[in-house]
Amino acid sequence: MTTLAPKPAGVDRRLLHRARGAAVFIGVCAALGAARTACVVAGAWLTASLIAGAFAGGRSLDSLAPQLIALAIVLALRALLASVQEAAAHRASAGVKSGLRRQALEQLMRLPSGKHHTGRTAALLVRGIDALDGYFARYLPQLVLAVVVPVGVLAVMLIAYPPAALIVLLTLPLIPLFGILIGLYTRSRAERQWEATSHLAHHFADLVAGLPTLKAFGRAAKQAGAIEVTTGSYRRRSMSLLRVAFCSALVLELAASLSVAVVAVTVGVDLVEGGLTGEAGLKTALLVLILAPEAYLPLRNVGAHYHASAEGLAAAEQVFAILGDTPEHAETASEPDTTGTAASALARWSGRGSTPGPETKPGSAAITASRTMRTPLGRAPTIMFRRTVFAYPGRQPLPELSLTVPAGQTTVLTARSGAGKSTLMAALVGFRQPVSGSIAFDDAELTDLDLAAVRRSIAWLPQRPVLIDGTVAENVRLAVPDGASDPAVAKAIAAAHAPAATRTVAADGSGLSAGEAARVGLARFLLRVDLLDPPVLLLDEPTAHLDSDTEQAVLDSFAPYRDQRTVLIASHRPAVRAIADREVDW
Ligand SMILES: Nc1ncnc2c1ncn2[C@@H]1O[C@H](COP(=O)(O)OP(=O)(O)OP(=O)(O)O)[C@@H](O)[C@H]1O
Repeated sequence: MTTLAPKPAGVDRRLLHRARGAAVFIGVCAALGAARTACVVAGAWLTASLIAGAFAGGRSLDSLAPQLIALAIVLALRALLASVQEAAAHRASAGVKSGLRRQALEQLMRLPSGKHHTGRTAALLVRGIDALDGYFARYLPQLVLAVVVPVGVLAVMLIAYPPAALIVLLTLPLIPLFGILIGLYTRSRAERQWEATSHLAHHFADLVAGLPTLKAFGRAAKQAGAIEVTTGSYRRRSMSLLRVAFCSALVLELAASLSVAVVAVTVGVDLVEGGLTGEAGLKTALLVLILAPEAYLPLRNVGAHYHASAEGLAAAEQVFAILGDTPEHAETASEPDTTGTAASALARWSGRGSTPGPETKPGSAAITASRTMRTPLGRAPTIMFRRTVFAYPGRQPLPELSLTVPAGQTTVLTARSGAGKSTLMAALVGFRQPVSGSIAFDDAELTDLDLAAVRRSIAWLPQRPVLIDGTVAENVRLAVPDGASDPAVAKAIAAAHAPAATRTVAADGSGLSAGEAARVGLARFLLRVDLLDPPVLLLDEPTAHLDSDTEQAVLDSFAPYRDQRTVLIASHRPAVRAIADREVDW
């Protein structure tokens, strides 16, 4: 877990840099802040003249009517500006949050699977990024107001009554000073709070995933105790953070109130001693008394909103950690991802078995996306593993392997179970990296290639294709990020002998037999191959759950797709071995 804490105050440049539109938003806040300051001053001046005119000047209500109307307009304008600022803040916040989510998701798609905990990452991208609302919608606008309002108010006070301006000038820094001290104190607490949140999310995700197993072994009820401990720790940390937030508000409130009291005493003494006399004197005294709290208010609010933003900033640090993560040679990417959105990336990789291809096959009208990305792989490249060694944490490394998969041929891997066949395939799409040795497509090392483009050039049918809640057709359609036509989906389903397009499927595979689920994965794979024409096909146990008749039918359907492509299949099945140009064992 990253141990970065949010800064005690200020503008996070990386957030602004990542968030297009945030700079415009700060500009809008500054303009609105200036307008609000003008309203504050005008409101105070009108209120002071109304009261002084009525009490010291003895004016009638009729003669004060224009000022009363002006005050009502100023107050309405002030409320309007506040709501415009609120709306702008929420709009900017929504834009920033969706931008960060998209960038983080796109980055996660590039990283090897399993690098980040699912539960923690889900909490980070949903709840964590949502917490940035406190920063963008509350803290940042207040920060701008905290600069603009005191300057404007002080300038007016300096003209109206310099002694009060001097007192405010001297006491004003106390508020940020206390704020910073409290911020330093809460810094680690905010981080611990976020840690507790993500731990809780991780725990729940783990528990829900393992619930069927726990129930099968009669251990589900025992988990209540563990949940109680985790939620108890979360509750304690939340309460502790809230306590600090309340105490800090109290301290800031106290400092501001004492400062205003000093101003009030000074003005009062001057009124009594005759320094301020008549209607003009009362007006000045009232103006100063009304304005003084306004100078402190935005600074106090900054302190209060800092706590609301701290959790979001702690989460943002972790998002930056993900964005700063170096995916396997992703930094070598030289071309933009033409599929663009995280949604399409998700769709692409949730159907992992079917990596997009480089370009549209001529006549494939079903494809709607523009695929301008050239493939870095030649047509049907030769694949070479050169003295590669793979290792999983806490396990003995797999034996060193040198292997050539000839171009345009079908190679069947028949090595024993656990020898590393699936690992080899995952490595070709960058989900695993060798600890030593190298992988090459023709003359190009995988580490020198644009990984996103490599993935587009490979179609991969994994051993256990990922399913989503929905119909068979929806599951198959995931193969193509921007959608495929109904006839294209129907053709792939028929070729894979998959269940009817309208059958419903659950993400855990329930609703389908293991063989049916495997054929849905195969249909997805074939759709991708059919529409996107990738030169490399990887199939991991494609017929594992099929009876021999269905297996033969599927292999017959697959035969035309093997032509002119480099095909790598992991299987021990005789029918699959029968289609091999070459078998490899180790
Ligand atoms: N995520 C993982 N964490 C730890 N060890 C793993 C992980 N994935 C695979 N392994 C181990 O790596 C070795 C190779 O696994 P892999 O799945 O690549 O073998 P395989 O040849 O495809 O096996 P099978 O034919 O049974 O599918 C095995 O010993 C396996 O237990």
